Amino acid sequence: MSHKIVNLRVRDVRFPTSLEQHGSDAMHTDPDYSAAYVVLDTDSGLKGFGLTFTLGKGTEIVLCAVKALAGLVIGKSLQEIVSNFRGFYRLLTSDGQMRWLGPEKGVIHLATAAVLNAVWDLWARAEGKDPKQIVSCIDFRYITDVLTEEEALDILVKAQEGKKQREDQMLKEGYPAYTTSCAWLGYSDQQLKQLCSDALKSGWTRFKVKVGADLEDDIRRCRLIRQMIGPSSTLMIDANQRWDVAEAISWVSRLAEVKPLWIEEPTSPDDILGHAAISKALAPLGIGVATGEQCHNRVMFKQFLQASALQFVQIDSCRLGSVNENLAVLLMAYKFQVPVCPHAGGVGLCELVQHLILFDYICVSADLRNRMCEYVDHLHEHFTSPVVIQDAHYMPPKDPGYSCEMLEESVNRHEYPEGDIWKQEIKK
Ligand SMILES: C[C@H](O)[C@@H](O)[C@@H](O)[C@H](O)C(=O)O
Ligand SMILES: [Mg+2]
Repeated sequence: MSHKIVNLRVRDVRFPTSLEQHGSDAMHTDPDYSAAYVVLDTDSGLKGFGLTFTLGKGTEIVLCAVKALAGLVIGKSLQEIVSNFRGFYRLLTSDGQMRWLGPEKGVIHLATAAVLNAVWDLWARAEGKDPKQIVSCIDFRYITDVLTEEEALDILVKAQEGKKQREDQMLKEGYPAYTTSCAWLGYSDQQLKQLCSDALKSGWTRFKVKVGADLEDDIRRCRLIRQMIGPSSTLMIDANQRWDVAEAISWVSRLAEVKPLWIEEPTSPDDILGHAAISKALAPLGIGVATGEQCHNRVMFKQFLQASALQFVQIDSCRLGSVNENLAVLLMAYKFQVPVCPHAGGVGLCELVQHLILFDYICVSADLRNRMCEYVDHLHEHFTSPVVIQDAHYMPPKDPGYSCEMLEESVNRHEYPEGDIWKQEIKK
């Protein structure tokens, strides 16, 4: 069956998470976790669901960008798309006029992610894939100096060995996760302690703390958490781009006593050489640099890897151009032997990225050392196939698709501005 795409709908769905400071960090003090939510209708009745993540205001701009791309999608059949997925990716990212809006970055790339996530969802519901098909989805333009199509295929073919055992292992044990839910910047010490003790009881051993607004506060909060989780648990810190390069080095050096595994987004996400300098300065303290949630495309990741500017690759399911571009980054990270620890949380990011990290383990890296996937405990109840966490591990999703579908009732209630939730908020 060809599954011709006959319609594309996009909706502005926002959750008022800022009311309780969920998701707050040193730069984004009042996020309302939101999504530009895409539904593809086909003539066979099969639907594809996709999204990209935003923080509230401006989601309407992403909607406009999705609508601008819609003409390139409507009328195509799924078969036509996946038989030349690389070509289709390029059609979306390299339109002779719209390319000017990026290229492959910013709002237009978020829109590309939302649309392509929906296409992958549709494809995943329809059938399985082999290494050749996987490679044929990747646009190697701009990265052949570090990874060619032949090398990529070679990596995937080699990783076929042991694939079945790894699949069984994942079905049994799940993929290791860490939690960011305990220590958003806007939470009080009291709340932080309570959440941390609850998390320990549920089996969490890896924790991320927001830092970067006030050094003395950071020292106090990080000591508090380290004391609660003990010396053998893992602690990560995240500054969300707050510092200049020298400031990052001195600030993080002051936090070295709590033994963080990584400092995440210490400075501007575009400053590759700055990250390299920070990596070099912090290496003797045993602290790595992690970044990626705002790394806008494969070209940036390539340079971060070439410059040894990061020690943990944080892919993002909605920032890069969907699975297509994430595959390129997973394979480059493998080539440079840098572990991938995806960014998740937001709304729907855990649902999506679990597929990518399971693919990384089963089909690419075959390695769990220094690897874990972020988890945040919000908004899963709005999805038709929410993530399943057991003993601090992601259990592999069993329903077909890319797990992007939201409950119709949730979308209706949270659609901005006419959903019930926002009508009430606006009246206040
Ligand atoms: C605004 C958001 O909640 C961010 O703070 C969040 O994505 C964060 O950087 C993370 O790593 O989870
Ligand atoms: Mg972060």
